Formats: sequence, structure tokens, C-alpha cells
Amino acid sequence: MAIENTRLFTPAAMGAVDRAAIDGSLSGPGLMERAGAAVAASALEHWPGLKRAIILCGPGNNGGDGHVIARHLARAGVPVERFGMKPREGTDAAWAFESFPGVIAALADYRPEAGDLIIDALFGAGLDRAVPDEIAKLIERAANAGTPVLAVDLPSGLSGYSGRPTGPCFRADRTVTFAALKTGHVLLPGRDLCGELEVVDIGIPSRLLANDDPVVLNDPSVYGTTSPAIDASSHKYARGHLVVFSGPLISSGASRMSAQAGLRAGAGLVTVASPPGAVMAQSAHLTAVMQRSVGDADALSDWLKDDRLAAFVLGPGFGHNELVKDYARIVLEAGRALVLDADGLTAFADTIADLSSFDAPKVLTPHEGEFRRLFPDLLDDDALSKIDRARRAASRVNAIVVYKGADTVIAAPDGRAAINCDAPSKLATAGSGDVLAGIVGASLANGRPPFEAACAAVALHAEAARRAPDHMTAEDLIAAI
Ligand SMILES: NC(=O)C1=CN([C@@H]2O[C@H](COP(=O)(O)OP(=O)(O)OC[C@H]3O[C@@H](n4cnc5c(N)ncnc54)[C@H](OP(=O)(O)O)[C@@H]3O)[C@@H](O)[C@H]2O)[C@@H](O)CC1
Ligand SMILES: Nc1ncnc2c1ncn2[C@@H]1O[C@H](COP(=O)(O)OP(=O)(O)O)[C@@H](O)[C@H]1O
Ligand SMILES: [K+]
Repeated sequence: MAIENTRLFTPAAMGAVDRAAIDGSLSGPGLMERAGAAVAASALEHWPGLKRAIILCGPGNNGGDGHVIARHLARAGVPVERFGMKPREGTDAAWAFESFPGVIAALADYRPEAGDLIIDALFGAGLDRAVPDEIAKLIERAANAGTPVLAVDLPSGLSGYSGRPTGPCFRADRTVTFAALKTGHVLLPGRDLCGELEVVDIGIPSRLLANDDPVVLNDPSVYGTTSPAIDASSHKYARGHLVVFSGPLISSGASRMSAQAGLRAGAGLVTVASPPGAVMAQSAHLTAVMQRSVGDADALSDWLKDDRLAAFVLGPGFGHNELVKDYARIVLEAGRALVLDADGLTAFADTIADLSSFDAPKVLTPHEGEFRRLFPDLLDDDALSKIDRARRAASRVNAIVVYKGADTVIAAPDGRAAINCDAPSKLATAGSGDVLAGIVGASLANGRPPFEAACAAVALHAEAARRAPDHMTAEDLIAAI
């Protein structure tokens, strides 16, 4: 039975849920029995022609699940062989083994054969270091033979917290996990190493599936509907006026993409603020998007007397320009929302924390390289997951951080975080980040709070990409919004 729960758990938080369930009415063996039965059912459903189930059993509860799986598959008539180690005495896993005692061969003795399915029940939530050498060798033998792998809870070798391998790691075709997804299932490369993911209900009551760690999958439960309702009383200013700063003539295209994306994404009006030297080129291209010549800080301050200017995008194609810092400060001092992207981020490489003193809404949209420039210490800290890196960055800058990638993390200074997992890889094309910055700007101009605005924008960007042609350019992406 698949379950719907967009909350994500670290293995530690899930362990607390398990303990609460066991302290309540549920028994450890009862949970293990349902977990093992669900994995066995998945094996039978997805590998109907399997000739031999190779069950790799570790010393802990993950191995305990393996013994339950062995019993269920054997009773279903599947030839079963177990490799690994016996559980420690007196544990739930020992109960599982005693419920189906038998030979457990040494891991080194396993030789893959055609028709095998490896059921990996070596380590799950308890993995805390690189797997030992004999397991590393087995992983290599199985990969060379192309033997399919069904992982129990997590592929052994993968951190359920960070989504990064601790060393050699199984690449599973399918992973069956219990009660809720763990962060390591959705962060890369974990998401790829898990293969198809299946979350099964093992009877833990949903009231216990709560924790203090507000990390969720990015979906409408976070940000509401994708665009605010437009009714008869609505007018373009009510939908918000977005401004995108243009860089010099040579790199003015990026601002156009942000601006056009912003207009498509639902800003009521969009103006490109161009340096005088780029005005002519922009005029030749822009139609529904308006333009204004803004050449220096005074011109910007003067324009900001118009309090209908709601949100600003600063950075795409802006160039390495001293004006970045002045413009950012002036916009934020005026209390307007600011999206800082690309060159806008790079300009603050050593001083990003200075922005924390401004209360106006701020959204930073770094990709991996920009994140490194801004927060090298967080990236160098191997103990942190991408989620916690983004959260620490958000709290340092007092801003929403959209840490981009195929596993984009959106984090708020108060600890809220969402992971977007459904962006297609065709987004890896020049300009798609400029498009995102424009969508975030529109979402802010619409008046959403910044975390919700960023989450809605990332979801819309991914949805547009899914709809766009396979060999899309950033222009196609804009058209698909
Ligand atoms: N709790 C529940 O209610 C339910 C739990 N369920 C299942 O339990 C699983 C979690 O079980 P678990 O906590 O026993 O951890 P598990 O992953 O089996 O590791 C065991 C021990 O291995 C060791 N070890 C770690 N890394 C190692 C390494 N690299 N190389 C060598 N050894 C290493 C380490 O022990 P150490 O050697 O450090 O003393 C660790 O404690 C979970 O994933 C799910 O499948 C389900 O049944 C549903 C109900
Ligand atoms: N392989 C991928 N899968 C999913 N999304 C991706 C992938 N590569 C890039 N993206 C997304 O595309 C956008 C690229 O942004 P960025 O790196 O700033 O590009 P550019 O500077 O060319 O505009 C981000 O939103 C990122 O999350
Ligand atoms: K496993």
C-alpha cells in the first residue's frame, strides 16, 4: 500500500517515530513483520520471473527485515538463499531469524547467477560509516554481473540523511521504504541510487508521523495554488509590478528572459531597467515588457518613489559591476522584494551576510558554483546535507535560499525547507536559471510571502520544463510557463 506523506524524515527523526510507535501499542516484531511482508510482495510483483532470491542480511534491524522477507518468499515457493551475518541476541532481528532459522552463508561466497534478485537488507537507517571491504567487493561483483537489486529501506552504503554514499554503495533498481521518505531518498545522488521508490504503510499511525523538523517535498501543500486567483476586481497593478535590471548591451539577453518569464508567470506589469547604453537594443526586442533607462543609484532612488514597484530581479547578465551592491541596498531599504541571482550573488561573495540586516523579502537563487562562492565553509562541511547547508545559508543571510540543482532545496531562515524533485534534466540549458529568477520575481510581485513565493516558482519552473519540448531552449521554457 503506497502512502501519501510529503513530510521528509532524517533517519534519526524516523528512529524516534519508530520508538514512539513501539512505546505505544505497536511491537517491534510487528513492524518488522509488516515491513518484510511488504518487501516480499514488491519482489514478487516486480520480478515475477525470479529464479533465486539472494537475501543479504546485516546485523541490525535491516537484516531482521531480510529474515522476514526470506520466510515470505520461501513460502511463496521462491528459492531463497541468505548471505551475511546472524543478528545480535535478544533483538527484534533475532526474533525474525528465529521465525525462519536456516543457513546464512558468508558474503564472500555469493556468486551472481542469471535469474538472481539481490534483496539488500544489509544496512538501512543505522549505516554510519563506509561498508566493510567484503561488502564493497560484493557490490562490485553484483554490478559487473548486472544482477538486479531491491533495497530494503535504503541501498546499503547510502546515507539516509545526506543522500551521499559513505563509500561503495548499491545502485538499486527499486527501494522499498517504510512509513515516510527519508531525506537521503530525495537528495542526489541518493535519489538515483534508490531506483524506483516505494513507500509502504507498516501501521505506524499518521499522528506519530510528525516531527519538529519542517522539511517537506515541494508541492501545493506548501505554497497553495500556483497562481493567485484573478477576478473581476483585479487589475494589473494588483498583480504586481516586477522590475528586472538589465546589464550592459553585450549581456542584455539574460534580463529579457527573466522579464518575459516574469510576465508569463503572472506579474501584472514587467519593466526592464536598462543602463542607457542598452536601451536601444532592449527596445528592439521588448514588446509587452516595458523599459526604463536607469543609469545610476540616484535614478533608481528617484524611481522608487513609485510605491507600486513591488519586486526586483538583480543579477542575470548584470556583469561584474559595482552598482550591484548599491542597487540591492536601495531596493531593500525601500522595503521592496529582491531576487538576487547570478552576477548579483557573485558581487556579494565575501559580504553576503551584510544583507541580513534588511527586513525586506529577499530570495537568493544560487546554483552549486555560486553557493560555493558565497558559503564555502558550508559546502566543505561533509557532515551537512544539502538541506542543512541551505538552511544555514538562509539563516546567515536572513533570506530565502533556493539552492538549485536537480534536487533544488528551498530554505527559510526559520528552518522551513522544501525539496523539489520533479524538475527534468532538460533544464540543464543556458538561461533556465534566468527564467527561474523571473518567475520568483513574479511570484513575489503577486504578494506571496517569500518562502511560498520561491516554492511556487520552483514548482512552476519544473512544470513548464516538463511541458516544454525535449530539446528546449530557455525561450521554449518561457513559452511553456
Ligand atoms: N525500528 C523499527 O521499528 C523498524 C525498523 N526497521 C528496519 O530497521 C532498520 C534500522 O535498523 P538498525 O537501527 O538496527 O540499523 P541497521 O541499518 O540495520 O544497522 C545495524 C548496525 O550495523 C552497524 N553498522 C552500521 N554501519 C555499518 C557499516 N558501514 N559497516 C558495518 N557495520 C555497520 C551498526 O552497529 P555497530 O557495528 O556500530 O554496533 C548498526 O547499528 C531500518 O532501516 C529498517 O530496515 C523495520 O523493521 C521497520 C520497523
Ligand atoms: N539536470 C537537471 N535536472 C533538473 N533541473 C536542473 C538540472 N540542471 C539544471 N537544472 C535547473 O535549471 C536551472 C539552471 O539554473 P542556472 O544554473 O542558474 O542556469 P543559467 O545560469 O544557465 O541560467 C536551475 O533552476 C536548476 O535547478
Ligand atoms: K538496505
